[in-house]
This record gives sequence, structure tokens and C-alpha cells, in this order.
Amino acid sequence: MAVVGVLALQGSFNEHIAALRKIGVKGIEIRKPEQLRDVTSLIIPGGESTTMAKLAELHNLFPALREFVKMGRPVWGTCAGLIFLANKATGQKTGGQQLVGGLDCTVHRNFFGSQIQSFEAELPVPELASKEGGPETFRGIFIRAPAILEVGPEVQVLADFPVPSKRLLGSDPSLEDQKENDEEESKVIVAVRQGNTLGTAFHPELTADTRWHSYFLKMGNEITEAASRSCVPVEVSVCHKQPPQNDLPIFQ
Ligand SMILES: NC(=O)CC[C@H](N)C(=O)O
Repeated sequence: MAVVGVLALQGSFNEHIAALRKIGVKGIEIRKPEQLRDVTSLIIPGGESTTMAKLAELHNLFPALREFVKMGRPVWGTCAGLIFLANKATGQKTGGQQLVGGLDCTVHRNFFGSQIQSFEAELPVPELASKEGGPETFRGIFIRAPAILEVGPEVQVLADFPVPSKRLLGSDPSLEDQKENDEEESKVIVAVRQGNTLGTAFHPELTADTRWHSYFLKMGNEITEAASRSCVPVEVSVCHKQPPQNDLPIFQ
């Protein structure tokens, strides 16, 4: 049986563990570097990335987290976790914060505004639906969420979200004069994959739809199978044919 580590310094780690339990997978809380040895994949949850980074520093977790990503183990960052995994973050607090890195993208913190501007949206998720079945869209819960503004060539975009073009002007000074863009729509990226690294700007663990969790688990299977045919693959056989219920919160 797969054992997934969930970084448990702060934020929605319990909700991720509950979502994993729903698909029959054990999630264990990670608070110390040596605990990473016991898991084959890792989820870095949402929360508050500056606080989480300070706690990770305090527990000397950054070198072990970077090593884990470098080894090609599957790692998924949601929201603040996505910020952790980005190679570059903008909109940080004064003094910045340490990042784990590994995901070739630029993430803008709090892109959609403050806590009260948090929102939910149905996101088209073609790759997720083709691999996991179920509805063509996924209900994204964005809580003071970041957005991905740039990705490198090896990054696969799994979901994006429309925003007014002028919303992006502040992030690219060369666009300042394009006032005619006022009514136009652009897109920001909200879910990506690069090899075994997955990032979502929203919170799948706060919905009843476990497709991102099973998608992530299968990323683990892909490398396990490649590394050793003798390993027992993770069983993830969840039926997603019915549209998921909106039954927040799922944490039990
Ligand atoms: N829901 C979240 O994880 C929010 C992330 C938060 N805005 C940060 O910068 O850390």
C-alpha cells in the first residue's frame, strides 16, 4: 500500500489526509527531515507560505525537501504548497521566503486579492478528465490563491483561468501602455505538471472530488513501475462517473 507524506507544519494537511483516506491511501504527517525516508511521495498543503517556510526552516526541512524533489519522487503542492515548489515567486512579504523549487514557473502570491476575494470556479480540466474520468470540469476553491504567470518549456499546463488583461498589467511593465486591453481577457495558469511535480493554485482537498488525489497517486505508480517491475502498484480504482457532491467540508 502506498504511503503518502503530507507536510504537516501548518495549513490543510488534515484535509489532504482525509481525502487520501477516501481513496484507500494512508497519508502520514511529515514534520521532520528523517520522516521523508518513510514515504514515496509528498503533498505540500495550502496554508500560509511565509509561515510554513519559517517553520520549515526551524525544523531544517529545506535541504531534505529539495533532495526529495531532485530524486524525482512525486511531489504535489496545493496553493501555498505550489508557492513552495515554484522556482520563482513574486508578491512575497518583505525579506522574501525560502522556496523548495523544482517546478519551472513563476508564481504570484495572493494574485486574486485578499482573503475576502476568495472564490470558487468550475475549471475545465481536460487532462484530469481524460485520465480519471468524471466531469470535464473541476470545482476549484481559491483561497487567497496564487496564480502561475510563466512556465518553462517542460511544464504541462493542466488548467487555466480567465482574468481581465488589465489584471496582468502590474506583473508586466511592458504592457502598461496597452490601455485598449482594458476589456480583453487573458488567462492565468492554475494547475501544472512537470515530470513528477504537480502544482495546483486551488484546494482539491476541500472538495469531495478526489480525482486530483488519484491522479497524483498514479504519478507515483508511473515511476514505481519504471523503477522496479517487482513493486506492487498502488491500487487506485475510484469511480468518478457521478458528478461529485458539494459537501464541504470533507475533513472528518
Ligand atoms: N490558501 C493558500 O494556501 C493561500 C496561500 C497564501 N496566499 C500564501 O501566500 O501563502
